[in-house]
Amino acid sequence: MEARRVAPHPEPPVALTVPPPPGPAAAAPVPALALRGLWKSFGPKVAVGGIDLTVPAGSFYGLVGPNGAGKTTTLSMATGLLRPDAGEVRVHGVDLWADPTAGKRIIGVLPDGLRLFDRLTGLQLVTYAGLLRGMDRDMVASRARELLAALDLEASQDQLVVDYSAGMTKKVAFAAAIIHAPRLMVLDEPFESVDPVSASNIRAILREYVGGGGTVIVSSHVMDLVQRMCDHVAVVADGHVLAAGTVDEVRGGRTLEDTFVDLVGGRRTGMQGLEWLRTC
Ligand SMILES: Nc1ncnc2c1ncn2[C@@H]1O[C@H](COP(=O)(O)OP(=O)(O)OP(=O)(O)O)[C@@H](O)[C@H]1O
Repeated sequence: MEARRVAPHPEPPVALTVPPPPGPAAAAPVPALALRGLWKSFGPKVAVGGIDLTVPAGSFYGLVGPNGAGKTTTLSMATGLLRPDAGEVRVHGVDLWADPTAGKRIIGVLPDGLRLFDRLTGLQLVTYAGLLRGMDRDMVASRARELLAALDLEASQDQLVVDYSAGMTKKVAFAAAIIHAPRLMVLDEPFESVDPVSASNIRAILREYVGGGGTVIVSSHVMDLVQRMCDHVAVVADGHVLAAGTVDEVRGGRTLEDTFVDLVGGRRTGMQGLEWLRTC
């Protein structure tokens, strides 16, 4: 298990030292995603302080951490949405920030804080996403239809996305992210606002996608869901990886939630300091 506590660095390293690749005899499989020394500051705030993470190809990888841990910042840098101050992102071996076009071609991303072309209808948005990926028009039409049906959006496919509920918006964004059958799906809080039946349908799609050779990285605050759904997990806090490995390795025989609380801390007892809330 790759489990460790990392002392925060005051500033990013000047030059990233990447270990030399192993020789042909020791050639390891190329991971779906490899983050090395990833760093991002916003003014004086170090949001991500030198994250290293290896996501094996074919894994269902959970990323968990408390509010403000740096999950969204990490995933944004890992998917080409936010330029790192330092560090390297490799997607199936492609250096994402050296060749963003090649890297992004392999990725499907459901970002946090969705900014969609919401004056399009659901069908238009998913179609647009497919055409933008250079797909054949007939294939886009059939996949868009199938995805919207699978996500229970068929009846509202001609409605403007701006008029969708939060959960419907999440689902249509998911469809737009997956239509080109990427090798790596990166989903930031995909189940937030999504009803239980649709969430279960999305999980079933993702399980089959992983079964068919795809890789999923998903951030979530729902430990029970991550424990059941993912085979790997990384716990991040304060811009650092505290523990990473298979879910069984990280939780070590306990629930993931108990392990998470032990690693991250911060649990308070009841109304401690808020006794004024007692009404009788
Ligand atoms: N654009 C920004 N400008 C300034 N600070 C930022 C910006 N984006 C993120 N941060 C800060 O970086 C830190 C990490 O934020 P991030 O959104 O990555 O956390 P998170 O783990 O995704 O949190 P949550 O679980 O609450 O969504 C936070 O302290 C946040 O305030």
